Amino acid sequence: MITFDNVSKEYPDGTVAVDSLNFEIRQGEFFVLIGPSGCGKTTTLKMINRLIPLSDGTIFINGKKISEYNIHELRWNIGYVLQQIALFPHMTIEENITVVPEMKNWNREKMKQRVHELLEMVGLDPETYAVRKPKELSGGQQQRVGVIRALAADPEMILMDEPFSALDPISREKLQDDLLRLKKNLKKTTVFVTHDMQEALKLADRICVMKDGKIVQIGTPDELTKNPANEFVKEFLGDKLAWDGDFHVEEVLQPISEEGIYGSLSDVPISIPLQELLEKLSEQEQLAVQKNGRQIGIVNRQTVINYLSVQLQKRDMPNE
Ligand SMILES: Nc1ncnc2c1ncn2[C@@H]1O[C@H](COP(=O)(O)OP(=O)(O)OP(=O)(O)O)[C@@H](O)[C@H]1O
Repeated sequence: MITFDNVSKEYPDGTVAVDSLNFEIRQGEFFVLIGPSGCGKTTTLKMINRLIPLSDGTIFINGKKISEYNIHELRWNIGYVLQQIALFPHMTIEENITVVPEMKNWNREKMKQRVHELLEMVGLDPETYAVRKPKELSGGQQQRVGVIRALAADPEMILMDEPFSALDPISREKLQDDLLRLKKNLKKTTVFVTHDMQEALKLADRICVMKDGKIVQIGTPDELTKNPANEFVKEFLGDKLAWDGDFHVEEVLQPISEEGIYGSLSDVPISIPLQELLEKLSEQEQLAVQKNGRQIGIVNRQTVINYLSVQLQKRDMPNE
């Protein structure tokens, strides 16, 4: 259990990143921190494993102040997954996964068995992948290794900071499914940061919505969608839910070409010059896709922007 007791963080330049946070993350719970950019999610997360010192208040883990834990003991007990996982390039996947178990002096046999079990859990064949180097894996596969590496030494809890946000939408969805499976099997206390409400609703036991360093609402996905605390939460939920309606933009749109975005929804072709699409989306949050005057889907601005940025990255880095 993680308890925030009146926790605040003011950075040296005077920015108050989080302000008087009081909440509890329960044992075995999958807890999602969500909110717009700059609302204090990452700061909140990094205070838990003491990567960022608190300015005020106290965080307790299982009733003991985090400042009273030995720092190594604390970090080993808390798996940590970042957006840009940094696997050691010169080590094999197996060596990467066993970095912490190695430090904890696990014996060879136990480590081998653990690597095998973890790779299988995320659908990577151990015979093939354990001996590979990171660069011989796709971005999505590397991210999977990042997740299981955080689990390798069987930590009591896991912190995840937008672990899938750099991935293309399809890999992202696969990893979310993996994580759902891991969640059911492991029942570990997990704190997961995202700004994607769809992801939060899919994964969370409870969601904590933040704004300007404060908590706006904490609740289960069901509680949030049925009883949003205010307009802010409603808005945050609203467009994401609407977008989930009929289709996913990534299923519809093909990678961009210079001229525009092309794709099809079932048998309905969509062909819209990129400039025109962006102009339309700069005026409105969502764009309805119509066929014969009937709305058949909605394209959400943020989703298109995320999608385009992934595609542009891929285009700029064809070998990545
Ligand atoms: N080292 C720092 N020094 C000063 N201000 C900082 C520092 N790190 C973060 N901040 C500020 O603190 C606030 C909260 O930042 P934080 O990174 O926790 O937000 P976030 O919700 O995780 O944002 P994002 O979704 O963009 O990652 C922001 O206003 C940010 O500019």
